[in-house]
Amino acid sequence: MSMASVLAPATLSLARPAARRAAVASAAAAATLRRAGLDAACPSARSLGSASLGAGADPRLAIRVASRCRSESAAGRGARAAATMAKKSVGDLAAADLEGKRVLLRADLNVPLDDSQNIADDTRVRAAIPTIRHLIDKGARVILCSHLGRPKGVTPKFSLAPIVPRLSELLGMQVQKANDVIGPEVEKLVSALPNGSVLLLENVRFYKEEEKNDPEFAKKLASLADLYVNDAFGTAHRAHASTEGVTKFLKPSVAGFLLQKELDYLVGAVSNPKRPFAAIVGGSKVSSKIGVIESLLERCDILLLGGGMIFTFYKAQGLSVGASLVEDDKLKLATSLLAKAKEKGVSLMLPTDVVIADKFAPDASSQVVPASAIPDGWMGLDIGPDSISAFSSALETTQTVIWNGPMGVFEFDKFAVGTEAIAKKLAELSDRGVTTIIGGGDSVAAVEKVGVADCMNHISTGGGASLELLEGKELPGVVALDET
Ligand SMILES: Nc1ncnc2c1ncn2[C@@H]1O[C@H](COP(=O)(O)OP(=O)(O)OP(=O)(O)O)[C@@H](O)[C@H]1O
Ligand SMILES: O=C(O)[C@H](O)COP(=O)(O)O
Repeated sequence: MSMASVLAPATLSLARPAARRAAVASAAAAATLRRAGLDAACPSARSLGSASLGAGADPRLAIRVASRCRSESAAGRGARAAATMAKKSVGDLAAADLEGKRVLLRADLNVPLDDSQNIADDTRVRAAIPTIRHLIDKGARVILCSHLGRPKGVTPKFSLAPIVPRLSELLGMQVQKANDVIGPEVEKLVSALPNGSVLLLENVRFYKEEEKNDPEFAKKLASLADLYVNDAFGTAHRAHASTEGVTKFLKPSVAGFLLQKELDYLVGAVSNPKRPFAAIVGGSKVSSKIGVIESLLERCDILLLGGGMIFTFYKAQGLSVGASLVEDDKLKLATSLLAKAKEKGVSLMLPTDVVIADKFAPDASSQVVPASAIPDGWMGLDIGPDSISAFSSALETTQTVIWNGPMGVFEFDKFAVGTEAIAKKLAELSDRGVTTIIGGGDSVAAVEKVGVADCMNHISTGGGASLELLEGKELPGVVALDET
């Protein structure tokens, strides 16, 4: 345990207003766009990232999902999550099941667009390709469907039209686009769709019935197709018409390769890890990570905490945290999580030093101080060099590492050092055979910013979905699929 001294409790707290969050988010997007020199950072890239996943084939995943489920259930842990796992895959379908068949394929093409409607990060489009290509190669007629953003009714700026050029480029064929999701025009386009081609439907959320999981809407959508493939991992935690409702009207309803790979890693590798197994949890608030921390405490050997949440733990231990982000209503929770780690024999490490700033800004004045010496008015925005070194040494001992949430305000270069060091460490470990999993959200943006995304074994394409899986929750979009 890292914390030694106990000082008088502080009372200041720092909420992160929406505008500030928007500013850091756009800084992150800009940083992603600036990404350069990726491969140099990762000499022996494993090509196992979602972007480079071969059609259904992850050669190192010799153990099938179903068998993982059985061993997990036998161990008496994670039975609920395991129940979501033994799902039929598109790879299990014979050529005759697909040739000439109309396949409704739900993907998550919810990508960030810039002000000129250009794709700012095409990761999710690239991640959707293996399943689409497999279906094309088998002569299926692919009816591709996705949401984009959270539109209220038909909203042109949320059209899926900007996705078509990139999708066509990646597939090496022209993808057609419908201007609607259901209805006679779409039916006409589907009837004329040749074998081995793709029709992209308009944003499924242009219909309010989608998010309401309206059975009539689901039925109409399903009536376009003969069978259903769900590859939208990022939306699998939503029980919507296109992710859950349609499965009641289409048989078979199976998992796509991306969905399968996400489950393999986020449930399979986490519930049955090569040990020692370390979890790194960061991000802004402890309140949004309680479920994940509690769930990981049941499974991991080492838990490293960073990001804004550490100040709630410090304060719970009686330290002054200055103007750092603190959730005063979670102090007891922090104390109980520390106690739980002790009880479970998990080596929980908090940073011993922090980089503090005089304001929340990229050009703030900064200094490194021990975690026990944060002055009034200053806020911790990154982990310090001693912590980086201690965390790196702890990670040296591991065989499996999962990471969710940045170590600091990585959107500001000055406070990105801790996050970048952890990203580089994971890339190095990955190269040595350690299984490295990036559990979605901002940690993905962080490894992309550092240029080591391709080094990791798995980078999740789902933020909310991966968090829910790591919490041990069932995902409705997975539960609804056919069993193996
Ligand atoms: N010390 C800190 N003080 C304030 N904010 C911080 C601090 N450290 C990290 N953050 C912020 O936490 C945010 C990410 O937190 P979040 O909990 O959302 O992580 P995530 O789970 O990776 O992302 P997502 O919510 O997209 O899934 C980043 O924007 C980062 O700037
Ligand atoms: O970006 C995501 O997390 C998914 O596409 C789901 O989007 P939603 O949170 O709007 O349902």
